[in-house]
Amino acid sequence: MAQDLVDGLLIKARSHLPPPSEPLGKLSKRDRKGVAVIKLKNPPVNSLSLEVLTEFVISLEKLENDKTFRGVIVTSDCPGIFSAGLDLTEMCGKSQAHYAEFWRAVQELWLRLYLSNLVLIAAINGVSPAGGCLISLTCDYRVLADNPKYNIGLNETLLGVVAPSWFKDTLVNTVGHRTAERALQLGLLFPPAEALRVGMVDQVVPEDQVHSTALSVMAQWLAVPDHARQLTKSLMRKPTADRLVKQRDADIQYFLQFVSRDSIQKSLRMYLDKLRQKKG
Ligand SMILES: CCCCCCCCCCC/C=C/C(=O)SCCNC(=O)CCNC(=O)[C@H](O)C(C)(C)COP(=O)(O)OP(=O)(O)OC[C@H]1O[C@@H](n2cnc3c(N)ncnc32)[C@H](O)[C@@H]1OP(=O)(O)O
Repeated sequence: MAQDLVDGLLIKARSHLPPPSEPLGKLSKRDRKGVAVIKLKNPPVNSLSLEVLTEFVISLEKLENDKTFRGVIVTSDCPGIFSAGLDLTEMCGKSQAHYAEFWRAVQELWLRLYLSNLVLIAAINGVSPAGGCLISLTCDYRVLADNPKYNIGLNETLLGVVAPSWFKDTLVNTVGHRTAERALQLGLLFPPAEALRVGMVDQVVPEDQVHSTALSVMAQWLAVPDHARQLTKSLMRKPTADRLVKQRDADIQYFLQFVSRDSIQKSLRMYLDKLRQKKG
Protein backbone atom coordinates (compact mmCIF):
# COMPACT_ATOMS: atom_id res chain seq x y z
CA MET A 1 0.00 0.00 0.00
CA ALA A 2 1.27 3.43 -0.93
CA GLN A 3 0.31 4.86 2.48
CA ASP A 4 2.68 2.46 4.17
CA LEU A 5 5.52 4.44 2.71
CA VAL A 6 4.62 7.53 4.61
CA ASP A 7 5.71 8.77 7.96
CA GLY A 8 4.10 11.71 9.70
CA LEU A 9 5.52 15.01 10.77
CA LEU A 10 3.20 17.81 11.72
CA ILE A 11 4.22 21.42 11.97
CA LYS A 12 2.01 23.39 14.29
CA ALA A 13 2.06 26.87 15.66
CA ARG A 14 2.63 26.92 19.40
CA SER A 15 -0.63 28.77 20.04
CA HIS A 16 -2.55 25.85 18.60
CA LEU A 17 -0.66 23.20 20.42
CA PRO A 18 -2.14 20.97 23.06
CA PRO A 19 -0.20 20.58 26.32
CA PRO A 20 3.34 22.02 26.41
CA SER A 21 4.69 18.56 27.23
CA GLU A 22 4.19 17.56 23.61
CA PRO A 23 7.03 18.39 21.23
CA LEU A 24 6.34 21.11 18.65
CA GLY A 25 7.09 19.03 15.59
CA LYS A 26 6.37 15.34 15.85
CA LEU A 27 8.82 13.12 14.11
CA SER A 28 7.90 9.50 14.21
CA LYS A 29 10.45 6.93 13.20
CA ARG A 30 7.97 4.21 12.29
CA ASP A 31 8.67 4.64 8.63
CA ARG A 32 10.94 2.13 6.95
CA LYS A 33 10.93 3.40 3.42
CA GLY A 34 12.36 6.82 4.05
CA VAL A 35 9.51 9.15 3.08
CA ALA A 36 8.20 11.72 5.56
CA VAL A 37 5.21 14.00 5.26
CA ILE A 38 5.38 17.57 6.49
CA LYS A 39 1.85 18.83 7.02
CA LEU A 40 1.56 22.53 7.65
CA LYS A 41 -0.94 23.17 10.39
CA ASN A 42 -1.36 26.75 11.48
CA PRO A 43 -5.10 27.45 11.26
CA PRO A 44 -6.98 29.21 9.90
CA VAL A 45 -4.83 29.83 6.80
CA ASN A 46 -1.37 28.31 7.39
CA SER A 47 0.26 31.72 7.40
CA LEU A 48 4.00 31.52 7.81
CA SER A 49 4.64 33.16 11.15
CA LEU A 50 8.10 33.40 12.68
CA GLU A 51 7.23 30.42 14.82
CA VAL A 52 6.06 28.28 11.89
CA LEU A 53 9.12 29.23 9.83
CA THR A 54 11.42 28.30 12.69
CA GLU A 55 9.65 25.03 13.34
CA PHE A 56 9.72 24.16 9.64
CA VAL A 57 13.49 24.67 9.53
CA ILE A 58 14.03 22.54 12.65
CA SER A 59 11.89 19.74 11.23
CA LEU A 60 13.75 19.80 7.93
CA GLU A 61 17.09 19.77 9.70
CA LYS A 62 16.02 16.70 11.71
CA LEU A 63 14.99 14.92 8.54
CA GLU A 64 18.20 15.89 6.71
CA ASN A 65 20.26 14.51 9.60
CA ASP A 66 18.29 11.30 9.88
CA LYS A 67 19.68 9.12 7.15
CA THR A 68 16.60 6.89 7.15
CA PHE A 69 14.75 9.67 5.31
CA ARG A 70 15.31 10.29 1.60
CA GLY A 71 12.20 12.23 0.65
CA VAL A 72 9.57 14.57 2.05
CA ILE A 73 6.07 15.35 0.87
CA VAL A 74 5.10 18.90 1.82
CA THR A 75 1.37 19.41 2.18
CA SER A 76 -1.28 21.14 4.29
CA ASP A 77 -3.53 20.10 7.13
CA CYS A 78 -5.81 23.15 6.62
CA PRO A 79 -8.71 22.30 4.29
CA GLY A 80 -8.58 24.28 1.05
CA ILE A 81 -5.46 26.23 1.96
CA PHE A 82 -1.90 25.13 1.26
CA SER A 83 -0.53 28.33 2.78
CA ALA A 84 -1.62 31.98 2.75
CA GLY A 85 2.05 32.94 2.55
CA LEU A 86 4.07 35.03 4.95
CA ASP A 87 2.19 36.10 8.03
CA LEU A 88 1.35 39.72 7.30
CA THR A 89 1.01 40.55 10.99
CA GLU A 90 4.76 39.82 11.34
CA MET A 91 5.47 42.65 8.89
CA CYS A 92 3.11 45.25 10.36
CA GLY A 93 3.75 47.58 13.28
CA LYS A 94 6.65 45.59 14.73
CA SER A 95 10.15 46.62 15.77
CA GLN A 96 13.19 46.67 13.46
CA ALA A 97 14.67 43.81 15.48
CA HIS A 98 11.53 41.77 14.91
CA TYR A 99 11.53 42.45 11.16
CA ALA A 100 15.19 41.40 10.99
CA GLU A 101 14.54 38.17 12.89
CA PHE A 102 11.51 37.40 10.78
CA TRP A 103 13.29 38.01 7.49
CA ARG A 104 16.30 35.92 8.50
CA ALA A 105 13.87 33.07 9.23
CA VAL A 106 12.27 33.47 5.79
CA GLN A 107 15.73 33.37 4.19
CA GLU A 108 16.72 30.34 6.25
CA LEU A 109 13.65 28.33 5.28
CA TRP A 110 14.12 29.17 1.60
CA LEU A 111 17.79 28.15 1.69
CA ARG A 112 17.06 24.91 3.54
CA LEU A 113 14.27 23.94 1.19
CA TYR A 114 15.94 25.05 -2.01
CA LEU A 115 19.21 23.23 -1.29
CA SER A 116 17.75 20.23 0.50
CA ASN A 117 19.42 16.90 -0.21
CA LEU A 118 16.04 15.24 0.26
CA VAL A 119 13.59 14.80 -2.59
CA LEU A 120 10.85 17.34 -1.89
CA ILE A 121 7.44 16.88 -3.48
CA ALA A 122 4.74 19.51 -2.93
CA ALA A 123 1.25 18.04 -2.63
CA ILE A 124 -0.65 21.30 -3.04
CA ASN A 125 -4.10 20.77 -1.61
CA GLY A 126 -5.27 24.36 -1.44
CA VAL A 127 -4.79 27.96 -2.44
CA SER A 128 -1.16 28.98 -2.49
CA PRO A 129 -0.34 32.69 -2.79
CA ALA A 130 3.06 34.40 -2.39
CA GLY A 131 5.12 32.69 0.34
CA GLY A 132 2.90 29.60 0.01
CA CYS A 133 3.72 29.42 -3.67
CA LEU A 134 7.40 30.00 -2.88
CA ILE A 135 7.50 26.96 -0.63
CA SER A 136 6.10 24.80 -3.40
CA LEU A 137 8.55 26.30 -5.93
CA THR A 138 11.48 25.18 -3.80
CA CYS A 139 10.31 21.59 -4.10
CA ASP A 140 11.54 19.25 -6.82
CA TYR A 141 8.04 18.53 -8.13
CA ARG A 142 4.58 20.05 -7.64
CA VAL A 143 1.26 18.20 -7.72
CA LEU A 144 -1.75 20.53 -7.54
CA ALA A 145 -5.33 19.52 -6.71
CA ASP A 146 -7.74 20.29 -9.54
CA ASN A 147 -10.03 22.78 -7.84
CA PRO A 148 -10.74 26.14 -9.50
CA LYS A 149 -10.33 27.87 -6.11
CA TYR A 150 -6.76 26.65 -5.70
CA ASN A 151 -4.90 29.56 -7.24
CA ILE A 152 -1.14 29.67 -7.06
CA GLY A 153 1.37 32.43 -7.75
CA LEU A 154 3.48 35.27 -6.45
CA ASN A 155 0.90 38.03 -5.95
CA GLU A 156 3.12 40.42 -3.96
CA THR A 157 2.57 43.42 -6.24
CA LEU A 158 -1.16 43.29 -5.48
CA LEU A 159 -0.29 43.91 -1.83
CA GLY A 160 1.86 46.88 -2.85
CA VAL A 161 5.08 45.03 -2.02
CA VAL A 162 7.81 43.49 -4.15
CA ALA A 163 8.87 39.87 -4.40
CA PRO A 164 12.58 39.88 -3.45
CA SER A 165 15.18 38.86 -6.03
CA TRP A 166 15.47 35.32 -4.69
CA PHE A 167 11.69 34.80 -4.86
CA LYS A 168 11.94 36.08 -8.44
CA ASP A 169 14.90 33.78 -9.22
CA THR A 170 13.01 30.76 -7.90
CA LEU A 171 10.10 31.54 -10.20
CA VAL A 172 12.30 32.28 -13.22
CA ASN A 173 14.12 28.96 -12.71
CA THR A 174 10.75 27.21 -12.78
CA VAL A 175 8.70 28.92 -15.50
CA GLY A 176 11.25 30.94 -17.49
CA HIS A 177 11.94 34.65 -17.71
CA ARG A 178 9.03 35.94 -19.77
CA THR A 179 6.31 34.06 -17.89
CA ALA A 180 7.88 35.08 -14.58
CA GLU A 181 8.14 38.73 -15.60
CA ARG A 182 4.47 38.91 -16.55
CA ALA A 183 3.33 36.90 -13.53
CA LEU A 184 5.37 38.99 -11.08
CA GLN A 185 4.45 42.40 -12.44
CA LEU A 186 0.75 41.57 -12.57
CA GLY A 187 0.80 39.56 -9.33
CA LEU A 188 -0.92 36.72 -11.15
CA LEU A 189 -2.54 33.89 -9.24
CA PHE A 190 -3.01 30.99 -11.66
CA PRO A 191 -5.91 28.54 -11.48
CA PRO A 192 -4.81 24.89 -11.86
CA ALA A 193 -5.07 24.52 -15.66
CA GLU A 194 -3.16 27.77 -16.23
CA ALA A 195 -0.57 26.88 -13.58
CA LEU A 196 0.05 23.63 -15.43
CA ARG A 197 0.22 25.35 -18.81
CA VAL A 198 2.90 27.83 -17.70
CA GLY A 199 4.87 25.17 -15.80
CA MET A 200 4.27 26.53 -12.32
CA VAL A 201 3.12 23.05 -11.33
CA ASP A 202 4.08 19.72 -12.87
CA GLN A 203 0.79 17.88 -12.53
CA VAL A 204 -2.84 18.67 -11.82
CA VAL A 205 -4.89 15.76 -10.47
CA PRO A 206 -8.29 15.25 -8.84
CA GLU A 207 -8.24 16.42 -5.25
CA ASP A 208 -8.53 12.92 -3.77
CA GLN A 209 -5.48 11.79 -5.75
CA VAL A 210 -3.00 14.48 -4.72
CA HIS A 211 -1.39 12.44 -1.99
CA SER A 212 -1.21 9.14 -3.89
CA THR A 213 0.19 10.94 -6.94
CA ALA A 214 2.83 12.62 -4.80
CA LEU A 215 3.79 9.18 -3.49
CA SER A 216 4.07 7.69 -6.97
CA VAL A 217 6.19 10.61 -8.13
CA MET A 218 8.34 10.23 -5.03
CA ALA A 219 8.98 6.57 -5.87
CA GLN A 220 10.16 7.61 -9.33
CA TRP A 221 12.58 10.22 -7.93
CA LEU A 222 13.86 7.84 -5.25
CA ALA A 223 14.72 5.28 -7.91
CA VAL A 224 17.65 7.53 -8.87
CA PRO A 225 20.84 7.04 -6.82
CA ASP A 226 20.92 9.76 -4.14
CA HIS A 227 24.48 10.96 -4.72
CA ALA A 228 23.96 11.56 -8.44
CA ARG A 229 20.59 13.24 -7.98
CA GLN A 230 21.81 15.41 -5.10
CA LEU A 231 24.89 16.62 -6.98
CA THR A 232 22.76 17.40 -10.02
CA LYS A 233 20.30 19.34 -7.87
CA SER A 234 23.15 21.29 -6.37
CA LEU A 235 24.58 22.05 -9.83
CA MET A 236 21.21 23.43 -10.88
CA ARG A 237 20.38 25.39 -7.73
CA LYS A 238 23.53 26.41 -5.88
CA PRO A 239 24.37 29.41 -8.09
CA THR A 240 20.92 30.88 -7.33
CA ALA A 241 21.17 30.15 -3.61
CA ASP A 242 24.72 31.53 -3.44
CA ARG A 243 23.49 34.90 -4.63
CA LEU A 244 21.50 35.21 -1.39
CA VAL A 245 24.10 33.52 0.82
CA LYS A 246 26.71 36.11 -0.26
CA GLN A 247 24.50 39.01 0.77
CA ARG A 248 22.14 37.82 3.48
CA ASP A 249 22.77 40.76 5.80
CA ALA A 250 22.40 43.28 2.99
CA ASP A 251 19.16 41.56 1.98
CA ILE A 252 17.88 41.93 5.55
CA GLN A 253 18.82 45.62 5.59
CA TYR A 254 17.02 46.04 2.28
CA PHE A 255 13.93 44.38 3.73
CA LEU A 256 14.09 46.53 6.88
CA GLN A 257 14.27 49.74 4.88
CA PHE A 258 11.47 48.62 2.59
CA VAL A 259 9.05 47.28 5.16
CA SER A 260 9.56 50.23 7.55
CA ARG A 261 8.43 52.79 4.99
CA ASP A 262 5.18 54.48 5.92
CA SER A 263 3.78 53.78 2.46
CA ILE A 264 4.52 50.03 2.74
CA GLN A 265 3.11 49.81 6.26
CA LYS A 266 -0.01 51.57 4.99
CA SER A 267 -0.36 49.15 2.05
CA LEU A 268 0.04 46.09 4.27
CA ARG A 269 -2.44 47.40 6.84
CA MET A 270 -4.99 48.19 4.15
CA TYR A 271 -4.58 44.69 2.69
CA LEU A 272 -5.02 43.07 6.10
CA ASP A 273 -8.06 45.24 6.82
CA LYS A 274 -9.55 44.20 3.48
CA LEU A 275 -9.07 40.53 4.38
CA ARG A 276 -10.64 41.05 7.79
CA GLN A 277 -13.59 43.06 6.43
CA LYS A 278 -14.36 40.40 3.83
CA LYS A 279 -16.30 38.48 6.48
CA GLY A 280 -18.36 41.31 7.93
C1 LIG B 1 13.28 46.41 -4.10
C2 LIG B 1 13.05 45.06 -3.50
C3 LIG B 1 12.83 45.12 -2.02
C4 LIG B 1 12.25 43.82 -1.51
C5 LIG B 1 12.08 43.87 -0.05
C6 LIG B 1 11.08 42.85 0.46
C7 LIG B 1 9.65 43.33 0.38
C8 LIG B 1 8.67 42.51 1.15
C9 LIG B 1 8.47 41.16 0.59
C10 LIG B 1 7.24 40.54 1.14
C11 LIG B 1 6.96 39.23 0.48
C12 LIG B 1 5.62 38.77 0.89
C13 LIG B 1 5.26 37.50 0.79
C14 LIG B 1 3.95 37.02 1.28
O1 LIG B 1 3.71 35.85 1.35
S1 LIG B 1 2.77 38.17 1.75
C15 LIG B 1 1.26 37.27 2.02
C16 LIG B 1 0.50 37.15 0.76
N1 LIG B 1 -0.70 36.39 0.99
C17 LIG B 1 -1.88 36.70 0.47
O2 LIG B 1 -2.04 37.62 -0.28
C18 LIG B 1 -3.04 35.83 0.88
C19 LIG B 1 -3.97 36.58 1.77
N2 LIG B 1 -5.06 35.72 2.22
C20 LIG B 1 -6.08 35.36 1.43
O3 LIG B 1 -6.16 35.68 0.27
C21 LIG B 1 -7.14 34.53 2.08
O4 LIG B 1 -7.02 34.65 3.46
C22 LIG B 1 -7.08 33.04 1.69
C23 LIG B 1 -7.51 32.87 0.21
C24 LIG B 1 -5.69 32.44 1.92
C25 LIG B 1 -8.08 32.25 2.58
O5 LIG B 1 -9.37 32.84 2.47
P1 LIG B 1 -10.46 32.51 3.57
O6 LIG B 1 -11.71 33.21 3.12
O7 LIG B 1 -10.53 31.06 3.82
O8 LIG B 1 -9.91 33.14 4.92
P2 LIG B 1 -9.88 34.68 5.34
O9 LIG B 1 -9.46 35.53 4.22
O10 LIG B 1 -11.18 35.02 6.00
O11 LIG B 1 -8.71 34.70 6.42
C26 LIG B 1 -8.88 34.15 7.71
C27 LIG B 1 -8.05 34.95 8.68
O12 LIG B 1 -6.66 34.80 8.31
C28 LIG B 1 -6.10 36.11 8.12
N3 LIG B 1 -5.05 36.01 7.08
C29 LIG B 1 -5.20 35.61 5.82
N4 LIG B 1 -4.02 35.61 5.17
C30 LIG B 1 -3.11 36.04 6.06
C31 LIG B 1 -1.71 36.26 5.99
N5 LIG B 1 -0.97 36.03 4.89
N6 LIG B 1 -1.09 36.72 7.10
C32 LIG B 1 -1.77 36.96 8.22
N7 LIG B 1 -3.12 36.75 8.36
C33 LIG B 1 -3.76 36.30 7.28
C34 LIG B 1 -7.26 36.98 7.71
O13 LIG B 1 -6.97 38.32 7.94
C35 LIG B 1 -8.35 36.44 8.61
O14 LIG B 1 -8.11 36.98 9.90
P3 LIG B 1 -9.31 37.31 10.90
O15 LIG B 1 -9.89 35.96 11.25
O16 LIG B 1 -8.65 37.99 12.04
O17 LIG B 1 -10.27 38.19 10.16
